[in-house]
Amino acid sequence: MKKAVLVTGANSGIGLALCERLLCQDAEIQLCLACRNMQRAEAARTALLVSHSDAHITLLHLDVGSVSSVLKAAQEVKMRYNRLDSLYLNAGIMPNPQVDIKALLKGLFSSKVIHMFATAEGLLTQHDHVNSDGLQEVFATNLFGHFLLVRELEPVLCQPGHTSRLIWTSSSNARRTTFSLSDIQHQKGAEPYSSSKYASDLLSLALNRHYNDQGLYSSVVCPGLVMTNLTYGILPSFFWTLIMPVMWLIRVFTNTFTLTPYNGAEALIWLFLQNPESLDPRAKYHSLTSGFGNNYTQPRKMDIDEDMSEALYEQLLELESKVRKKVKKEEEDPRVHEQYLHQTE
Ligand SMILES: NC(=O)C1=CN([C@@H]2O[C@H](COP(=O)(O)OP(=O)(O)OC[C@H]3O[C@@H](n4cnc5c(N)ncnc54)[C@H](OP(=O)(O)O)[C@@H]3O)[C@@H](O)[C@H]2O)C=CC1
Ligand SMILES: CC(C)=CCC[C@@H](C)[C@H]1CC[C@H]2C3=C(CC[C@]12C)[C@@]1(C)CCC(=O)C[C@@H]1CC3
Repeated sequence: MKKAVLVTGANSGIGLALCERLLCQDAEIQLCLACRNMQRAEAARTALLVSHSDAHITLLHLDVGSVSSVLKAAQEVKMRYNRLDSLYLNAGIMPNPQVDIKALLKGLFSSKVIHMFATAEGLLTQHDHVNSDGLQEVFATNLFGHFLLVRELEPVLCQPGHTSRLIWTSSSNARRTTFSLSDIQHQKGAEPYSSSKYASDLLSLALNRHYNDQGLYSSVVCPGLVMTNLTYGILPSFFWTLIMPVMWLIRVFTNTFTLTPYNGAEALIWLFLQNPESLDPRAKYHSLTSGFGNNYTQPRKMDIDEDMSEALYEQLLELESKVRKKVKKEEEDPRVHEQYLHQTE
């Protein structure tokens, strides 16, 4: 039976490299690229077909930051597939990032320098905003849209007698102190990216608790620091090229500077090859690259607890029920959405 695999954010960076590597691993898979921009999705499909001309690759329009788009895309997936074997929750954003140069210089001369390069702790802030659904954009894209997608795809992910897997692209930047159960969307702070990634770590644990008995298993991955559109949004590409020798040197000490999307996809591919039942729900699987350029995957315990993950899960269910009610009202009377937008302005 051919495996069906769906990847969100598949048109560039780690998502695209993952698709390439999945096809090298199993040329028979039915691969679905779920992207918000169909031109970029088509370009990615064309690029993949150059090296895998017989591959079965379809496109799906999905803006994971929009509730209506997620619901529509999920309907389409349920029409196309009886079963999904793997769902990669990879799409992610880091809008308007700011590097704290002072903290970077100070960190360079401290004993925590390696930790700083591996996690970016204390170095990065972002400016987030409210989207057209009235949700914080980073939360909506990196976490909530994916949660809603999983919930909607339950019938194709939870098939009797089969196991399916969810694989979240999390980050080493995920930090407990940036996340709060009283502000899960991170409306108040300046580190929405870290908060959303920490929330995905918590959510993965909760999903395992609620869905393992239905054959659905969830894991989280950290791809390391990878040169992609996301990192080119932090510093310009010419700067990264300029400091590449320094980064190769840093890689010798941390192994977390995977640097290329191919290397960053290592743990995502490794998980694809494992029996999901054998995986540790409390581990984050890290893509690592040694100083000699060898790739490997290493599980590391996450700083998460059951109570917090359950509390987040309950809040997400509540929010899901609210947005579903709103969508239903809007379907009945489109003016509700306009009124709603005026209220959130
Ligand atoms: N690069 C790094 O160092 C690290 C990255 N990560 C994570 O890896 C994942 C992939 O990012 P990366 O490859 O680096 O960066 P890219 O920007 O190259 O890839 C992000 C992908 O997500 C897509 N995307 C963004 N917003 C949406 C949306 N609303 N709906 C659908 N698709 C969307 C982008 O589409 P589009 O082209 O249309 O923008 C793009 O395909 C992210 O979750 C990121 O947080 C984690 C740790 C480190
Ligand atoms: C000399 C040198 C390498 C300078 C770059 C300093 C910083 C811009 C980087 C140091 C650690 C990096 C990092 C990320 C972004 C760029 C840095 C802050 C991420 C936050 C990118 C997205 C992630 O999910 C995790 C990364 C951790 C490390």
